[in-house]
Amino acid sequence: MVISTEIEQISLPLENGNDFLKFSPLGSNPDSLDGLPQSSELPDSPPVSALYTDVNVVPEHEKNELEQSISNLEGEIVGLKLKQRSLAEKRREALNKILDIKGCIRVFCRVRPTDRRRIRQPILVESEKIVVRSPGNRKEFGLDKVFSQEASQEDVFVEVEPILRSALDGNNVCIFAYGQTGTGKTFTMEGTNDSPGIVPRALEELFRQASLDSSASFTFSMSMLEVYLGNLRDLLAAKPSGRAYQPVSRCNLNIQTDPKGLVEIEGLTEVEISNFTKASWWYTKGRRVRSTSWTNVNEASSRSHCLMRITIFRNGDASGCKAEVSKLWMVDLGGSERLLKTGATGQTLDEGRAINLSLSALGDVIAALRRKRGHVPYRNSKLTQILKDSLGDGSKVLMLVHISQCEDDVGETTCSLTFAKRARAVESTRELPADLKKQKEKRIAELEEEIRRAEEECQKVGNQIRKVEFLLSENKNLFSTTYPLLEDDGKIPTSPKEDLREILLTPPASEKATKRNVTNSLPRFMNPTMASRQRQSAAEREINGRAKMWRSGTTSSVQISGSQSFSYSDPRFKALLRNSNKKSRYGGRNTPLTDSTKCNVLDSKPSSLPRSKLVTSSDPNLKVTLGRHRRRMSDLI
Ligand SMILES: Nc1ncnc2c1ncn2[C@@H]1O[C@H](COP(=O)(O)OP(=O)(O)OP(=O)(O)O)[C@@H](O)[C@H]1O
Repeated sequence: MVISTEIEQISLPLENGNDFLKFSPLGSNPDSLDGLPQSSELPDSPPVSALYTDVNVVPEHEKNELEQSISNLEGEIVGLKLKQRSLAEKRREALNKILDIKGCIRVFCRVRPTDRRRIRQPILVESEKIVVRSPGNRKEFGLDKVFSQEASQEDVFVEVEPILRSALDGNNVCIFAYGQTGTGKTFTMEGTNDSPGIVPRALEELFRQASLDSSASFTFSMSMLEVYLGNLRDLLAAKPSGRAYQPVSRCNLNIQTDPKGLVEIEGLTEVEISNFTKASWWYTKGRRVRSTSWTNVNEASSRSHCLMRITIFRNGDASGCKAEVSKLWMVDLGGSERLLKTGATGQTLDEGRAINLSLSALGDVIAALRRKRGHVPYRNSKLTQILKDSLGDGSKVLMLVHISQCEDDVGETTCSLTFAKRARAVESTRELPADLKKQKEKRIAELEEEIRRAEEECQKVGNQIRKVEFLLSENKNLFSTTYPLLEDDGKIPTSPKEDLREILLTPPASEKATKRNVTNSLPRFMNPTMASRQRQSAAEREINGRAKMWRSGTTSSVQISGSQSFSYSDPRFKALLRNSNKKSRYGGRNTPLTDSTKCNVLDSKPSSLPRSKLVTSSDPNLKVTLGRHRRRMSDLI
């Protein structure tokens, strides 16, 4: 004797609470309850497979093979991910070594183009050197890189790129533009629509590199502020009410340093940026609020230091990859200026003075770092307080000094380059003999090659992972469509009689009451006979045994497990859902009842196949129809 029991309909109520979405198995007759066993007819201990007549019984060894193949593929993925992580680590170490060899503070110089015809050439530009000539004077300044007036935004950005990678690798990075007013700091950092500068390019590059790095996942957030007249102004603060962005001036933010030395600005707006478009949107908003005004030297002179912070969260994962947070600062400093030359008066004069003061504080900090003194005067200005954890040990700094090539500006140019020289000298071993320099260059080339190879290998491993993941999902699908699901707890009932006995012994508490209510409301002649009652109770008990039902809060659930005829893997069950989708309307909208919206798959072991089907509804009136006996969930619990 074999037992075959099916849930023949699952119904979900529509919005009006009266109608139901019915899921009937294709080709089944809901009225037929023939073949259900009486409990007395149960065999002593038949094999489990004998419980179900309507499934193909697949040989055990094939199942084992498939299981083995799934577990092999899972193992392969773990191995490949470990390999990928070690390659990423190798690349990261090589990049760090390069940056260490090149120096943690790098100084580039960009010369602003000029249309003015020059009688004399006060400035001579070489690839790593600038010579400033004035009557009776000649000064040479060594730099890491010099961009002549012909250099494009792209040329500059190519040199900045490696330091961005270092920020993604978990280092604090600070890129700042320094120089005399009107020499092109804002042009280099912001750029124009046709010729975007470092900030927009860096934002794009960060998202691009993060998407390529399959060894880690990243999230980014952005803040923007300006140091204006010695105070901090939040550039992204918006009015709390309303949906449209309305900037508000939020000043006097406090700077806090935690015991680990990490700097935080209290109350500073931090927006999550999930993609480049969102990041650009916020950046444009922040830029618009920045303080600028007209001076003799620059029509739209920045009257503050504008600081943009990207916080990079490198998310940890279960395979042991640690979570890390790093900061990338991109700073457009206010221009150093000779107040007489700019013709500044009143407010503009005060702004110029404030800018000069904080720039000189920045110079002092850099000088102290150079001398490796115990005390570094970070507290002398808001600018240096904010950048404290991104200027000192372990962080990477890139200073872009901007100079003019006009004869009139030779004084300022010399000042700017002297500032750059001080910064550059923080790394004491700069001016090296030629052979040492060659050795360094050779080592850098080797490390660059190492990075290239690691990246290439990483890419290959990433592709391999994707292939194996695809194979794994195919195998899992095959498994779930070929084999029946087990009980949620993974236990195979050893004896169906035992299984059913438990159900017989513990009928749902409210079941009797419900039955009483139902029968009392029916005319006498419609009351079920003894025989039909027996059939009905066997069916209901069977369904209660195969499908667990419960209610938690306002959610009713039916979990169908262990019943092959309605297991998740059963193609008929899927067909049944598909079938119902065509005609279903749920919640008054044309929302089909799909696997993902209404049916969750309980997966007790993440690596194994789904074990049972769970149908939930926030409506306590979720009904399960068994044959012609529609049961209200709340009655069955
Ligand atoms: N490399 C360049 N190529 C083309 N135009 C440039 C370049 N550098 C600067 N400019 C132009 O020079 C003008 C002044 O530049 P910018 O405002 O960037 O100077 P700044 O150093 O930021 O000045 P401030 O310190 O007063 O804010 C702008 O019109 C800018 O477009």
